Amino acid sequence: MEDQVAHSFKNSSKPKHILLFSGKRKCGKDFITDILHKRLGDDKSVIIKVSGPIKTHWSKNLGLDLNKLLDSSEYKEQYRLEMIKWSESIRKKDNGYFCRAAIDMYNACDKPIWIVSDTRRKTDIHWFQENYEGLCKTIRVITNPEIREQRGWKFAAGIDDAETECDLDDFDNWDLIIENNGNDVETISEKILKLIN
Ligand SMILES: Nc1ncnc2c1ncn2[C@@H]1O[C@H](COP(=O)(O)OP(=O)(O)OP(=O)(O)O)[C@@H](O)[C@H]1O
Repeated sequence: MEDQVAHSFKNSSKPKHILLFSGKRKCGKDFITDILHKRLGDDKSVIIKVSGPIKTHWSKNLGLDLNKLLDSSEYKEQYRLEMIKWSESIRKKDNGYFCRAAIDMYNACDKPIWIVSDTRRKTDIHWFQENYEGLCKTIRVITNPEIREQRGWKFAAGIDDAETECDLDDFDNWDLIIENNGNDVETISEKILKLIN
């Protein structure tokens, strides 16, 4: 897999803009990036999930339902901890591995706007910034814990206190911070679109 990913990545063209989203579990990253994607259209934009290749690996090896791992349902929660552990071991050897694999998996190379919906580490952000200099905007989605709970979040030790959830807590170079506490989604989209217009 590694060789194929490296090969197609090298020959790929660059997008015009890359929007790097991050935020805590159930803050609404998928919700917001789906709306943005619909608004921009399929021909102009693509959603890239860094977790996509990780979930593909798990669905193939354990016979799990890939679509249910990728959507907002409860299903993925049962496997999250194991997936984190496995992906950490790969990242330690190559911190751009899943970023490259995700670009490949979503056939992003022919789309001008990349919406990366789940950056979780400084290394994810740095990898995109280094490989696509000047093209990236970082967006942090912030939601009150009570509202995240209403949306299905329950604190889980080993997940919510792990690097995947906390590494970007002290990142202070966001291009945009948006609150998703039931705020007007139209206004949120407008703010994001201003970053690339
Ligand atoms: N502004 C909003 N208005 C209404 N519902 C919302 C809003 N934002 C998020 N939700 C709902 O909250 C739930 C969690 O949102 P979502 O799956 O987008 O979170 P996430 O940040 O992608 O979570 P995870 O990190 O667990 O993948 C979903 O059911 C989603 O539809």
